[in-house]
Amino acid sequence: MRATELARRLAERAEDVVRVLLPAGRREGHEWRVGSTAGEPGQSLGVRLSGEKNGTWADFSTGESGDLIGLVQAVNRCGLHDACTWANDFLGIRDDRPRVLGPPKGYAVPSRDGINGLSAPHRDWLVSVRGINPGTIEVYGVTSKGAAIVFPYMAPDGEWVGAKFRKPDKTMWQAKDCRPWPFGMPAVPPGTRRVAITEGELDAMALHSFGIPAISVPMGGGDKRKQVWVDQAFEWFEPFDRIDLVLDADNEGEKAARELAKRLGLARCFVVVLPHKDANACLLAGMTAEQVLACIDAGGTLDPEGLHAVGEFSREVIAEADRIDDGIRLPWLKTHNLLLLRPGETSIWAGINGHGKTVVVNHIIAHAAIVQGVRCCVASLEYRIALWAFRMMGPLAGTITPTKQFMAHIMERLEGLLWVIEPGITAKAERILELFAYARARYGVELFVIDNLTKCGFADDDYPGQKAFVEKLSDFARATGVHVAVVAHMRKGDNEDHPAGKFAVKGSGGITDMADTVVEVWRNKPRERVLAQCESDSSPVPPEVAVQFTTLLSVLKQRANGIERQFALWFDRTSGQFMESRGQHARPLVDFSTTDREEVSS
Ligand SMILES: Nc1ncnc2c1ncn2[C@@H]1O[C@H](COP(=O)(O)OP(=O)(O)OP(=O)(O)O)[C@@H](O)[C@H]1O
Repeated sequence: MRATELARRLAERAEDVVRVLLPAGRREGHEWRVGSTAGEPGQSLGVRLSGEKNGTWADFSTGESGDLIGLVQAVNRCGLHDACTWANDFLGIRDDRPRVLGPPKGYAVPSRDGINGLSAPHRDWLVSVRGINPGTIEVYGVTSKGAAIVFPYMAPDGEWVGAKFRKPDKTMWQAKDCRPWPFGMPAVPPGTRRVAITEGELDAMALHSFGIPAISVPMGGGDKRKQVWVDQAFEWFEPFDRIDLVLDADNEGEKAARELAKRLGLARCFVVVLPHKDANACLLAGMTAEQVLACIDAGGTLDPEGLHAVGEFSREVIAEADRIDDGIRLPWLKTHNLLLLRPGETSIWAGINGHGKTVVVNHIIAHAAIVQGVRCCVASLEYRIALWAFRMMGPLAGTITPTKQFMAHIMERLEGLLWVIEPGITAKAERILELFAYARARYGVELFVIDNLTKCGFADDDYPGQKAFVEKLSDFARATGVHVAVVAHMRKGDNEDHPAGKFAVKGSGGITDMADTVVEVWRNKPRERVLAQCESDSSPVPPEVAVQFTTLLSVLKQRANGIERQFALWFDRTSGQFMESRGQHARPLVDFSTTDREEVSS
């Protein structure tokens, strides 16, 4: 766990921490008072035990201050890593990650034979040609072996783990069979919680010359195997809050940044872009430490796909102000602008068995395709394709008995407007999604209809399966900007004499939550009963019943505009169309002139 996170956890138990760490102190109000980090009784050092600044401390005589991990470091006189280990033990946090304890077997320790300090020409090359600060050279322990400069790869305590050799002409080699390890650990001060990683030893030393703690990867840029060394040194990286990836601005540098961030934790890695090729080039170009630090502070995060800062959508958000609520219209004028089949959305068309869901939806499809030119794709799973298409003739022709010529003409008109799918017997739901995706990509279909949900290969009571499918359909609609309309069944309840409501949609909890719009199709059965009775006893139909609608569309949910209205319709058996007012006559949606008749019959 990172140091700052651990400090936060310690702060939750600040009083317990100071009682263990500084037992000679005592509580005074909201603070723990003690003489100094040496732990003697006194007043100079105060640790906040409650409130917003809980866990922070300051020693007024030395000016030191910080959080509880810093206090552990100061009191125990230890580095960050040991302070974090202390905190983990104190908090009882177990770390299950397998550790590499001590130098793992099988790695060689680099030989120091023939290494006798840094030669004058090498020092001169590093300082004069590469601009490295002489103090930095000491910290990194750079030395010479014959004609080669030696960059020792050390553990924090200065122990050699590996070594790289370089002649000023850029010939390079590494000590054989050593443990993969980064360069420059001793250059990182024990208290720091931030470190930079560069792509070469001289770049790490260049950053250090600017006063920025830096280490270098051992095997250059690139991904995968080039960065496996992180596993060896992971423990050392653990407490750092922030890791600045100051890599080369090329393909290999980018690959390395992604790989390192993945291995070290995306959330704490920042990718730095420098104005010159690398850190050493910045040093040689005369940049100031402030300028370089500003570049490093401006490093970008490697956010995982799918996470966005809302500001990225600024233009789209403002454009929403001009967006007109639009979508595919239903055949009835009174519904226009109140109930739409919007792109990117899913609607559920629910009703009790036999209440006219299919005929309503067929009329909607016919109108969308022919009147609005919307490309539609239908999974009509209750009928053979030919029978379903034959039933579509009614609303399209305005009569359920069109001539064969008229039918042939309609079929021609539907070319490029209507597709049907036959999903087969097994894995129907998956197949439907595949075929929909293809129809969208290949033919630009805008309206997809499933009639009905229970025929998509689910068991009657497999509501979780149905819900998951509706969720996939919603994702598909949203991702592709199409509208998906799904016909679903409703529970009947005591009788069919009134609309059943949203909660009667089978599996409603999940399915209606997923959908943007839910419409109930209800057939006026009480009216039909009165008409049948009047017919059988030859009595006049009561006028108030005669004028009643035959079908009611109840909008039970509409996420986009919140409008939940009811629309009365009159079913016309002779066409399969629904009229929007009583006494209105069906009309063909497809025109069929005498000329058309001749063309079709010839
Ligand atoms: N308002 C109405 N008046 C008279 N007949 C109607 C009315 N609405 C639908 N019908 C007829 O009822 C029958 C059943 O309609 P439809 O198949 O569309 O119902 P459904 O709700 O889809 O049924 P299911 O749930 O069984 O699939 C059809 O013959 C249709 O013409």
